[in-house]
Amino acid sequence: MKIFPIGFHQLKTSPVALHTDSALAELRALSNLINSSIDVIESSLASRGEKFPSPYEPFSKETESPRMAPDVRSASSNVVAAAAQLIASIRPPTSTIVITATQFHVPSCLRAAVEVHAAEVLRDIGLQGLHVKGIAAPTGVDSEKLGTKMAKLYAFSVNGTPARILRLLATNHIFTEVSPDVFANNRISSLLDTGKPIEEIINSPQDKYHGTVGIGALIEHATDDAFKTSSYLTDALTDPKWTSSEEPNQTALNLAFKTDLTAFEWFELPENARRLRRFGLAMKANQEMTPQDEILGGFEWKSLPPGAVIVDVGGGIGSMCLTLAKAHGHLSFVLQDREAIIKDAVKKAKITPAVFVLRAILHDWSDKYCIIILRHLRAAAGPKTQLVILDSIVSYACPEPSSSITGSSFPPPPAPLLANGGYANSRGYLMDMQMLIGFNGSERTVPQFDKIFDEGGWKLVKVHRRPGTFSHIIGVPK
Ligand SMILES: C[S@@+](CC[C@H](N)C(=O)[O-])C[C@H]1O[C@@H](n2cnc3c(N)ncnc32)[C@H](O)[C@@H]1O
Repeated sequence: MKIFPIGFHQLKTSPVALHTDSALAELRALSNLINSSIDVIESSLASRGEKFPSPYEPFSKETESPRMAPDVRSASSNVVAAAAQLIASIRPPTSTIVITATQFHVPSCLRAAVEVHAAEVLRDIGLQGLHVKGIAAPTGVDSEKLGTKMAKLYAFSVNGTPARILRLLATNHIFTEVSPDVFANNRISSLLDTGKPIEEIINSPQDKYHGTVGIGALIEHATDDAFKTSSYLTDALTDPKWTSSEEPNQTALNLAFKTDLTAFEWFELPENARRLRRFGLAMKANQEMTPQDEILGGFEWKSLPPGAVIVDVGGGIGSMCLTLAKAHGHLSFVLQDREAIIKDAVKKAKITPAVFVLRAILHDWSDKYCIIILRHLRAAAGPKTQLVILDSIVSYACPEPSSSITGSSFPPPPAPLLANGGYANSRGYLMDMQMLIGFNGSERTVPQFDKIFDEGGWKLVKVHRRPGTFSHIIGVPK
């Protein structure tokens, strides 16, 4: 067996061993891992008398709960990582590279489906589906008026383009094409459904996501603002003036939208009012889609005394505070957002916080600005104030150097999966790109957090890692 060590000149850990003459054995190992993980899922569900959620039924929290059991979640992650690795190994590389390069059409079609409200139109249709003409012209409304309204709304309806858009999505398992040109919602597409009547959406499209969990808002934000921005990633990277910039207004977003403003300033322009609202709701959706134990676990909130003040820095529309308040009624909360100098905001309120919590904040900023933020918080902190950061912790895709920080290491996934859990944990890396393109921000490794904490006047004492989602990074004053 030939084993090629790679990158040994850079690594302090053991290099990845690349087994070049046992490709079939690796395929078999991946396939076995899928089978054994499904066995785990089956017996876990059987022990509780539960059913695995059907991919063809609309999403609901109740029917989704069997998938949320910790052993089912972990086995599911192994299946996802193994299946993606299996595809990468078994598919001709020419197909993989070309499909990857043109895969951007999928988010593009997703945005089109959301903006023509396809999931809402299909809501009550059921598994028999609706012809694409019907998707473009919902039943139950005067057809002439509908035709007029819908001709505007469904800009693609004339030549049947929605079918092509929906077909690409169906091929990616979002919607189902049940017979030629006839589509139905499936579990994934049903997530796009706001639950609102189609007429209400058409009459006030600006309110489409108001009062919803915000998943559609998140998808629109990602497939509109972020998608357009992402196409300028390389342009910003290769600009000699900007390539090493840590400034929040020298990013792909600045090139994409031809602005000198930072993303947050740009969102606040009057012409971006809908985008700003959508962004707030998108953050709410992040909260809704994250299992509660991932938000509430990782820090001993219940150990804080009654009345202890939690300052939610950059708390947005308050989703994190609300979740904490519901679970820990003994705590008090201060929501802070868009106060450039947090130190002054806290001083004005004469508060010594028990905890500063920052969820999805530090990742918006380069190290330079994180250190400024952390120093301001340190100046406003009392000697016992704790710092709780919720952000992704990213790992190398190979074995990591060991670290002395409590909680920083996690058990390796089963062989032959990548050391970081592979595709199952890809969300953190996608978020990292989102932060880079919009803010010159970053998701960070544990040593990177350690460095900015240290320079910001805090000591990183503990992390609670959750690969692929929010981890807790906890500090105390230095
Ligand atoms: C990614 S969002 C996260 C919102 C919230 N923490 C959550 O998890 O839902 C970032 C937030 O930082 C806020 N922000 C940006 N600049 C700020 C500043 N200078 N001071 C306070 N908040 C700021 C934005 O308005 C936005 O609400």
